[in-house]
Amino acid sequence: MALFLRPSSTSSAVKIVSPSKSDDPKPLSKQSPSKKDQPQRQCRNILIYGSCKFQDKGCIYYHPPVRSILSYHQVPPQSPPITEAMSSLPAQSVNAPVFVPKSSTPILSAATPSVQPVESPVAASNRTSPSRSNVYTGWTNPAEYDEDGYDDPHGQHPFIPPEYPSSNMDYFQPPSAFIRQPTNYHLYSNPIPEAFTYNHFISDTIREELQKRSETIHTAPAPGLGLPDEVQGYHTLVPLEAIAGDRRKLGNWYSSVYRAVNSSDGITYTLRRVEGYRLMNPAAFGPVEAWARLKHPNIVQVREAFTSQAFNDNSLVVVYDYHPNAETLSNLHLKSRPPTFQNGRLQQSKDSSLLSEHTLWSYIVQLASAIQTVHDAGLAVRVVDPTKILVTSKNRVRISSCCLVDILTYESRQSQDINILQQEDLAFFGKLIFELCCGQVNAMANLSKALQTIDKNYSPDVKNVVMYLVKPSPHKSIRQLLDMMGSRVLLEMRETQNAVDRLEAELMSELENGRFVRLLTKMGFINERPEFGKSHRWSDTGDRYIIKLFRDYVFHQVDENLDPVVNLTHVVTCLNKLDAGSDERMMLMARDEQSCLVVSYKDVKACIENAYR
Ligand SMILES: Nc1ncnc2c1ncn2[C@@H]1O[C@H](COP(=O)(O)OP(=O)(O)OP(=O)(O)O)[C@@H](O)[C@H]1O
Repeated sequence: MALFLRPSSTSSAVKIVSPSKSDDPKPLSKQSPSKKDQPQRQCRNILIYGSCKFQDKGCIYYHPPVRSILSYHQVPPQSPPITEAMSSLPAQSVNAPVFVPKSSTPILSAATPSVQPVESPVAASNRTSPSRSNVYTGWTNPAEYDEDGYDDPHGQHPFIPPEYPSSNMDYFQPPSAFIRQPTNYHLYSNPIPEAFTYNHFISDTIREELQKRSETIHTAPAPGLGLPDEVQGYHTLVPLEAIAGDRRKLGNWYSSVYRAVNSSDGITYTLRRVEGYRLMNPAAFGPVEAWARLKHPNIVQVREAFTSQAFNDNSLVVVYDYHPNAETLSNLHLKSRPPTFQNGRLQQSKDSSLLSEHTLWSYIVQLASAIQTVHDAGLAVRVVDPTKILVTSKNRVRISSCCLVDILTYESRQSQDINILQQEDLAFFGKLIFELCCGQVNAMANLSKALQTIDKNYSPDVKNVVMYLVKPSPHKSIRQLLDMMGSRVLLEMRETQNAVDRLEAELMSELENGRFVRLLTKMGFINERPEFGKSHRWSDTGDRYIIKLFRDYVFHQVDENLDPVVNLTHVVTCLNKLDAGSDERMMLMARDEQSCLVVSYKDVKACIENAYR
């Protein structure tokens, strides 16, 4: 084994070497001291820990002067190669098993050192090909490796493409243009290794959902849309709805929705533009401030509003928070679905597509809570409409487009009583619940049929709520409604808290991953640095050598058939112990199997910290 110098840490690693002939201990009967000699026998604590706590407290064994203690951490930096120094250390004196290579075939498994390798057909076939055989069967033949320690038959770094001659460059320079690749959501979860449980990583569904949102934020705008490059500090405009085709009007105006990035904070927002709007009175922007102050988890946050001629017309633009992949309630629940085959006949799907009562109550409670906050602030929502309510994640609804109608109807609003507008909100809320229960727009056009559907599919509580909302009465209030459905509110609260718990648990598992990535990053920075490739002193000495062997112990073990051990639990356990700096010891084996080191995770942690610094 190549030399290594001591790491500067105060490690308690013990090196165990393969006994050579000259090291062969004399028969115990001759060598073991007689009882009267026992005080001269070297203290094991010195050999294992480098010191003995009981040295001055009556320990009967011999304690050599500090400098002469043979332990790798106490060899001075310029000492001769440790292999020679350690070869004089009798293995039984440290109470550790002598390592004797069991076969001429090298095995990298430190976990199963005593198992005689059984050759698998795969391994046998691998062995016939010299270029394959050295992949997992050890690193005993230096001739098979280049000076950098890489298995590279072409004499190049494995990550340097053939067109880059290795002689011309020290590192591989990545191409300057970065191409964004679509994410494979199941890249590291499918197939799941047997011993691997979900709780090591964030759940697939949440990860996929979040990845999709992130992808959506980064999608580039299609070219040739004729959109302005910049609108009042917002750039990279992307339309959120089809530009061509049928367009519905918002009152007297056409509106369009864009996603855009704010130049000052780099965050993506939603711009709702009302085309052909001429601002007659700047006071029309009065409600913007009140709406921007109002914060509620079920309302899409209003940020600001301005007029702009960037679209080559007079446009009103209101800026909202952006919720990637949001869908409107209308799209999700009220869009007519194509007929499907049922009992051999093409039929319009009906009850199966009805909203479940559980989800319906969740929507009702969330929207009621939002409306209450708006009414308490002395405002009216004015857009309680399925095309303006977004579903931003599972069962999570938010009212969008708030404030817009207030600006557009500024002139007429001056003469309107806010109570009347709030009563209108409640009536529209009732209409929305009717539509959601029946799964169709304008369900109230046929009231008796709509009530029949509710009677048939939902509990009487739903009917009570919906009738309260649609019956004209000047004394209705959202507070009364919330009182009516108190138990449903409590249920929703329970569900919300459960969801928070679930997300916290997911966050915890990601927290673990963050620690692992930090550890692995440090090890990646240290192990096999190309600039030190020609110097064996880098990775074959001191701290770095232990880190290299630890890396093999964690990742490169092979089983008795010489197949790689791909056990994520082993990796996670080792990394956890490493991060915690556990005192537990493990046996690290040199790649040539001629020597082993017994070190604790604490030692390896110190080595990593030292080498990283
Ligand atoms: N704040 C937002 N965050 C993310 N997406 C949004 C936001 N506001 C609107 N959208 C998306 O923009 C699209 C268009 O919104 P819009 O309000 O125009 O809905 P619509 O169903 O097309 O209604 P209308 O027919 O009245 O225009 C919707 O699909 C919605 O998902």
